Amino acid sequence: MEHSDGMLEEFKTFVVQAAQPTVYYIPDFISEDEEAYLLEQVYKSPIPKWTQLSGRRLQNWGGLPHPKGMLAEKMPDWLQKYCDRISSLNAFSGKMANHVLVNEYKPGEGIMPHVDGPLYHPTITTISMGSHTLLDFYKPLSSTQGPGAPQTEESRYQFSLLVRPRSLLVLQDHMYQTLLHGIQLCHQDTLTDKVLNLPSAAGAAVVGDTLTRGTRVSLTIRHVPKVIKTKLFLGKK
Ligand SMILES: O=C(O)CCC(=O)C(=O)O
Ligand SMILES: [Fe+2]
Repeated sequence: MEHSDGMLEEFKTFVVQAAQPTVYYIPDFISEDEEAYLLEQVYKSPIPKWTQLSGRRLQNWGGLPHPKGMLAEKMPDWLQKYCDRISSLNAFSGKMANHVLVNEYKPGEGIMPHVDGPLYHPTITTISMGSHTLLDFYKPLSSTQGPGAPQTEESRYQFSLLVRPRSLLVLQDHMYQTLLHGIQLCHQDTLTDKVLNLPSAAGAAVVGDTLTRGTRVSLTIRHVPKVIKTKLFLGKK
């Protein structure tokens, strides 16, 4: 497997060693003031900017990724600042983040296990706001061993990461390419020994504790390699 260039040396201390390569979990990456300001900007966006999906709603910024290339749209300043900050950590092997997905999850909402796929440089960076969540990781279907082996979500489940508000999570390599990630549609999360970034994320919480979810807003900041500047080159679909 091809390994990414890697984050700046000083971030090596944030690697979650118990997980598969590579996870960085950085608590308090943004301040409470930054969190409040970002949430204000998210909720100031015009209603049509939101797309309602089952289990969450989202805003797409920077353009719509497409196999033929993303028609780039100007990133607003309040998001550009974080694209720049995260790119400067060398999260995208020297490339610049140019795409942000804002996801909003009310308590009880979530996202089905999935991989982010080939339209992105294989690094996911996520700033969380408002509430914690538990991000769960699963083996892909095809790698389940043996004939007649169970293919249930439960049997494919590997481990979880506790993601606190104001943290930055970076997923690369095997964590991006192979494992699926998802968020259960539930109101509460019970910490188990499968939550691999304790105690760095847990604060005073310990295994066995139950955390109640509030509304979480996440910024998923990525680099889309294939960009086109004008519609002229799009051709027929
Ligand atoms: O909200 C998150 O942290 C995950 C979002 C996600 O997986 C996605 O938008 O592809
Ligand atoms: Fe994803």
